[in-house]
Amino acid sequence: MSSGADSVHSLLTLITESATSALAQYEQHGMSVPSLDTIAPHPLDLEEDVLQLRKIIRTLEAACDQLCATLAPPVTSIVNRGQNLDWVGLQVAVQAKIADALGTSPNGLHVSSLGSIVGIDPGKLSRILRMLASRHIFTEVNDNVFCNNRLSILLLSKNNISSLVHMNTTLAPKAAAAFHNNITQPETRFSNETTSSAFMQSIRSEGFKGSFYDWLQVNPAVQKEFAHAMGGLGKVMGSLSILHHFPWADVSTLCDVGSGIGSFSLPLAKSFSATHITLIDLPDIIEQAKAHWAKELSPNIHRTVTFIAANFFDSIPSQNQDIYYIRNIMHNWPDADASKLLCNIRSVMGLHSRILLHEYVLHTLNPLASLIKGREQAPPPLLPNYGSGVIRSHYQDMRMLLIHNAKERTLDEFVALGQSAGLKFERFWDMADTGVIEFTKDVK
Ligand SMILES: C[S@@+](CC[C@H](N)C(=O)[O-])C[C@H]1O[C@@H](n2cnc3c(N)ncnc32)[C@H](O)[C@@H]1O
Repeated sequence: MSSGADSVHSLLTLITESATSALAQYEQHGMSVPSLDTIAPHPLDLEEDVLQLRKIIRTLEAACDQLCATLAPPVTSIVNRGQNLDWVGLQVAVQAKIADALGTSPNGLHVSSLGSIVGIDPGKLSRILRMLASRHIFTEVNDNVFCNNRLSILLLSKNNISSLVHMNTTLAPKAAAAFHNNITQPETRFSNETTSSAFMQSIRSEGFKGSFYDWLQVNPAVQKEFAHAMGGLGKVMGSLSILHHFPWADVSTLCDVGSGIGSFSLPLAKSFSATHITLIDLPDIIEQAKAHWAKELSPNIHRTVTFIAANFFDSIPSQNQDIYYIRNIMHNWPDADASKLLCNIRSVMGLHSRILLHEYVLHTLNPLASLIKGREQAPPPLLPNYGSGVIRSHYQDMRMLLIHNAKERTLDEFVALGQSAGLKFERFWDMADTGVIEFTKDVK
């Protein structure tokens, strides 16, 4: 085993190498990396294919966090993790539309003016913003004067990232209060029912029974924001990178199962105009999808898109497609439901059809685990799963447990799930933050 000092030197090398490679990525896209005080996006921020940068940042985030955990007094590291209240400040920032109120002025606003616009006491507002600014969200340009910066500008209410932040800072914290009770009480601790999640338990006093998606249907405002947030989640996961790595030009027909408003299939439609696309989702969402496509897709792109309102647990009314694409769906459902959905798809697949599951894919920390074909191995001394470089996937796994009683899965778990539905694993695509798992129909 190497000493702590050896690890520190190896981590410093990884940090220098990955930071230098990240700088080069920005420069290759037309200009140097912007300072944190800049609000105009860099061209790389708007790129769909961010795979190379994501792989570099996976190493950088892992190495920086491991370096601090190695060198800082353990008491400060553990308390930093236990007392993190970034989410509280972000919840206020989004709900009060602070980024909108600050706008683009580099001079910023004093909290007394800002407080009267957003309806918050200036003294309290100043402390909230100073905590966030200490994490590089907003800049304090003068005492009690704040302006937007490279991170806070993403909280503008028109940006779907702000909807995602709002969902993440409201739903999971509500469930968190009921979590320990949920995983220890006899009625719920062994339950795999999505209706028994900590979130559903937390709202039972409101008299509601059902799943999270049933609850959304009776809360149309949240449902609408949730659909908007899914576009933000796609950006966070960098999942449009797959548009540049999978051979889409060979795909004539694609069914986006549980499409949402089409945060994946609309960009696909813009790049591959010959592909016929079918969207399947619940009725309200399909209506939102129709409106979204009408607004976003230029009328001179002549194509046929089919919108189908259906419950994917009843049937998949779209046969023989080249690709059944399923993004961020499996993680919402416990194994029995996820397997049923895959069985429904299998029953309409042709022999040439493929399923692409696009999700976060978890990895254990076992250093002896066999290398998965298609997955890059973390360089030592990083944790075998890239540690903090993949922490978003573990946070999302916890959110799935809290809200849906469901989970993100390892590749082995996905392969087993596919086999339970009569599918054959073909390939794993390592997309840095996410992975794509390709299946065909097993006809053995
Ligand atoms: C987490 S969102 C993912 C949306 C989209 N695939 C994306 O990546 O942006 C899950 C989607 O599954 C849909 N959904 C949930 N239950 C469904 C059901 N029983 N039948 C069809 N769609 C369903 C929801 O309405 C929602 O749009």
